[in-house]
Amino acid sequence: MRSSLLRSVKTLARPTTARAYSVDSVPSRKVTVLGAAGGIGQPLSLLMKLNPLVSQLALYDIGGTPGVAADVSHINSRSEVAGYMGDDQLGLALEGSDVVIIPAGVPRKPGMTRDDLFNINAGIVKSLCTAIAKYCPHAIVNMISNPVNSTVPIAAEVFKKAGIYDEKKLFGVTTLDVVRAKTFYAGKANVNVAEVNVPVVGGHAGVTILPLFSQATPKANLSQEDIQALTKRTQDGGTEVVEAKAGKGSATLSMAYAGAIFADACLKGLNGVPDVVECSYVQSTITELPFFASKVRLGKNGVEEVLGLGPLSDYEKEGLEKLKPELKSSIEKGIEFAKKN
Ligand SMILES: NC(=O)c1ccc[n+]([C@@H]2O[C@H](COP(=O)([O-])OP(=O)(O)OC[C@H]3O[C@@H](n4cnc5c(N)ncnc54)[C@H](O)[C@@H]3O)[C@@H](O)[C@H]2O)c1
Ligand SMILES: O=C(O)C[C@H](O)C(=O)O
Repeated sequence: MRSSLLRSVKTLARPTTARAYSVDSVPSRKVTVLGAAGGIGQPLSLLMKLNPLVSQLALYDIGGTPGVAADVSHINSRSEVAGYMGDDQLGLALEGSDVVIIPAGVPRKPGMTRDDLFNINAGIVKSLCTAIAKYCPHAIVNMISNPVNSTVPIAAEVFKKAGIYDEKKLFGVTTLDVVRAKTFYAGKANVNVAEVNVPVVGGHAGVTILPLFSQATPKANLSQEDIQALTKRTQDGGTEVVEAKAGKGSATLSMAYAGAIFADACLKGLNGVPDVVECSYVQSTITELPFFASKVRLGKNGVEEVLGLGPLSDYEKEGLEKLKPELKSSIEKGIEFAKKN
């Protein structure tokens, strides 16, 4: 899937006309990015403009989108781009959308947890999801805004209240955890990173991020010490970037890459491509928690199948039990917020 995105990028990077591929065989798909002028939003908008599965790209933010849209629109790829700014244009940005990607909200600064963003981002996510329920109730939603462990349950509650909740269409984007786990594993195991697969389950914050290195391929004989160090680095990947950026935000470029991969997988699923599997934080029954990240098969209606955890090592079983209380309380916090507000 990553290689197909890279293939798409390479194809579109050639100085060709927009007719270099057959648009007739690819369905029309509208993608909306909410928070498109931000640190993630801008590179993500660029990557979605390069995706030949997109026919209409709507870029929405509270400010700055006319410039981003004008800039991105000059790229000679398939989609038509439009910028929308401010509350009164949100409906237009969303109408007819097949996939809505939400990287809107504030990022962390050093010393903060993702949960410290709750007070500001919960309200932003709630109001954007209220608009989604009104203007594109059947769209697939890719939630990037943190804390994902709580913002996805908030979105679910907003959609329930509006009477349009479809658990198959709501996704917390945890692809960056998978991207990191693959990179770190390849480095340690000295294998070709392009061939690496590592499922990451649980949630998207600290210990709730549980990479399953026992299932990583290609297999490598790593020591338990190496596995523990890789697990910790994956769990702390976001903090590593926050500290390196020293007050200037969190991961934006790697997140845009990860967000583009996940949106591409959703579009492929919608278009009927078989066997599209990605890890994502979704409504789930594979543990006792109502939301959980695991491998998910994507299809024409969004989630086609939530896949199980597979065999876990003792270390992973321990990690799974450890993450449950924190994930449970983040889910409850989100649900409570949405019910009260
Ligand atoms: N899921 C993940 O793996 C992951 C990874 C990285 C960052 N994030 C999260 O993504 C979010 C965005 O990060 P960023 O670095 O792009 O931040 P940023 O501050 O650079 O950009 C956020 C954008 O959201 C916009 N915005 C604010 N309120 C809005 C509203 N009501 N409607 C539309 N747009 C609105 C802002 O104007 C800004 O352009 C943060 O919450 C961050 O923690 C998640
Ligand atoms: O770490 C953050 O705050 C941003 C994001 O969740 C990440 O994993 O990079």
